[in-house]
Amino acid sequence: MNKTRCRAGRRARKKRRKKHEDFSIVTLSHEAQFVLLRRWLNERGFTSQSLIPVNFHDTGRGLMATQTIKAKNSVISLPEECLLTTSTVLKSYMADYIKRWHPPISPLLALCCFLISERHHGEASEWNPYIDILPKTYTCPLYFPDNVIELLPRSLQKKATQQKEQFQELFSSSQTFFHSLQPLFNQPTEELFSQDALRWAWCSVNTRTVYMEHDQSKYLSREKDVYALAPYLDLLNHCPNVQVEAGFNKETRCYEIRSVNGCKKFQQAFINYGPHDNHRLLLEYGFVAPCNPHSVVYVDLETLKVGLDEKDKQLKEKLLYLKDNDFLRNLTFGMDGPSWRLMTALRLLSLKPQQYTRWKSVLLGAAVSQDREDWCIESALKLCNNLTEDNVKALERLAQLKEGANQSGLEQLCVVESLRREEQNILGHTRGLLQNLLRQ
Ligand SMILES: C[S@@+](CC[C@H](N)C(=O)[O-])C[C@H]1O[C@@H](n2cnc3c(N)ncnc32)[C@H](O)[C@@H]1O
Repeated sequence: MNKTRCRAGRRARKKRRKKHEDFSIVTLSHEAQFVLLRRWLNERGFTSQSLIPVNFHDTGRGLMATQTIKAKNSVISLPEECLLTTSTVLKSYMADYIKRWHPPISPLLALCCFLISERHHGEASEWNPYIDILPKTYTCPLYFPDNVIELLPRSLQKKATQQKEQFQELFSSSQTFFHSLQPLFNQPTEELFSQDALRWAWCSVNTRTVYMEHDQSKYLSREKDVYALAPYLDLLNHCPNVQVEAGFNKETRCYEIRSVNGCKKFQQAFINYGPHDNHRLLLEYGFVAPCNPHSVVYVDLETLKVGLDEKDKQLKEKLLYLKDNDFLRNLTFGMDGPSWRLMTALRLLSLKPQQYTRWKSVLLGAAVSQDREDWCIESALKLCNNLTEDNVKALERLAQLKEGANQSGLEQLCVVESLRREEQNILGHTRGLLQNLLRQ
């Protein structure tokens, strides 16, 4: 045997092995759940093998391209028969109960009830191969206990608490409808449609549905009906830097996703859930995207007050003026420093009593004197340092909690930890920029 060729072959094999190890991926297609899902999809006209399920070391379960997807080409095309929408629910055994109910339930609740019921039916359910691959639990704040909610940045804490309250309200107000479904089940509906079950179904719908408009059904409430659960397609993870075109094609009767930039063979095929910052990704989807270009650190009112001059007799009035002009919301730090809104709010807060007449022009973008501008940069630096300290404390507490946590607790803590680390990164950049400005 030719020795050079043999060595070259060994080198190539080693390189190939190394490449595989670097990816640290675990394919899942051979697992019983996925074999059954593929069979189920095949029966409904989806036969493509160009994406396979894989466990990726960084994003968890997702889909890998088995062949290069060229720019503008199809990533996936899922036939209508595979989609689970409110039309599916309104054609099911649950339809009569929904149609009879007044006031009509929302499209979201209809989908949740159907998912809970189908999960309860287990192998007897037509949708079992799909329901079987759905996560058993989620890392969305709806699942977080209070001590984990408290470790979120303040502005996100507020949104997460509101979301929990809205969910609680949905659960309470749905009790009588759940009870009306009793004839369909042997088990009491109180046990079946528990708070845990609704939370699982709600998160399944919220984290996995694709946007698809439907004709409004007269049997459902007026809330927009834009959800479609899309088995297999919903294994695609999000990447903020990827662009796709997605939608239901009325001619092919398929839900189609096209890649704008393409995807290389053996790489994870990503889609884009929208231009969301990390707060939104965590709130709605239970994860954080590293180096997310849309991410910012929010300055809430409590933090803003830290950077202000308490001796300023006009402080209350200034804050009220900012509030009335919608300038106390969306004040942020990004990778490129403080936002225009934050600096504008600070400029107004920097004004001296005799500069009262300039309030309006400053909010419209007028410049202030160099000494006021320096005051603003120093205040921004104070805010940045305060937020950094808050992050350090949260990260220390997270490390303590992680020690005694169980698996699902650990997953929640890790998501919050990655959010806090991403924020530290942004604040570090901002601090550098502000310090440079002060040195000039
Ligand atoms: C539509 S599903 C995608 C498939 C999902 N990973 C699975 O195993 O079923 C959306 C969920 O995937 C996860 N996810 C999506 N993109 C991610 C990413 N870039 N990094 C980590 N998790 C991600 C989040 O848990 C999100 O709620």
